[in-house]
Amino acid sequence: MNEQEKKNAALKAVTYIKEGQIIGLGTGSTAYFAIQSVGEMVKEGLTIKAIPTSEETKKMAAALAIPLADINEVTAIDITIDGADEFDSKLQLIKGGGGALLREKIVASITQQQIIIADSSKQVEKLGAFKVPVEVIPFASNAVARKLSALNGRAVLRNRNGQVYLTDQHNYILDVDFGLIDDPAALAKELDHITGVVEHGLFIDLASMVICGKGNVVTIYQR
Ligand SMILES: O=C(CO)[C@H](O)[C@H](O)COP(=O)(O)O
Repeated sequence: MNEQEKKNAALKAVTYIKEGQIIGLGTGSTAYFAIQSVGEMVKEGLTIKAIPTSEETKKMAAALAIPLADINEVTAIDITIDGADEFDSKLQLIKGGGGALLREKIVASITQQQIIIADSSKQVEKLGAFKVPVEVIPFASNAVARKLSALNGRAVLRNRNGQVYLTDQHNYILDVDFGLIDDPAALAKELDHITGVVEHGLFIDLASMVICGKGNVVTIYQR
């Protein structure tokens, strides 16, 4: 992973923001650079309202004095800038490495222009080298793991510092190895139908654009 590539992608993404818009703020080390930059733009007089995708991002936005909006009080979000763990040529994504996939997907689902920012390590031919994060209700975690195994997915319960990792919604995450995925859209549909799965990290038809840093260049992929 390359910090300068992430920063270059983030700095390009923020140029799409316009005065008065509602902006979704992603989570993770690439989104960090975009949030930082939005903070500077606000300081210089830009008037926007932001909807953070995690508690971590909310704290960062508050520290930068970025005005926040309540997602329940907006009908749509103009632009969201978020990272990804992998993206392919159809702009299908794996997200959730940072554990924020549920709020990220909710925000993406009501966003008009979803801009994904990435360094070049995130670009893949086939999704799946990165394990697919699946957020589950704790009560259902073993039952869901068995269902995933029937789909040839090897699920490992996410831990952090020796404790079971808890999401912002106090759910668990199963990191699931499906191998390289031939048809991410079909797999996403299967995951959508498992009882006990709250959400999963396959983002299909949600990204409008991926801005990818590679060396000193940024490349824009659009649908
Ligand atoms: O989905 C995410 C968090 O839930 C992140 O966007 C994803 O994990 C990429 O993170 P980073 O920019 O730190 O590589």
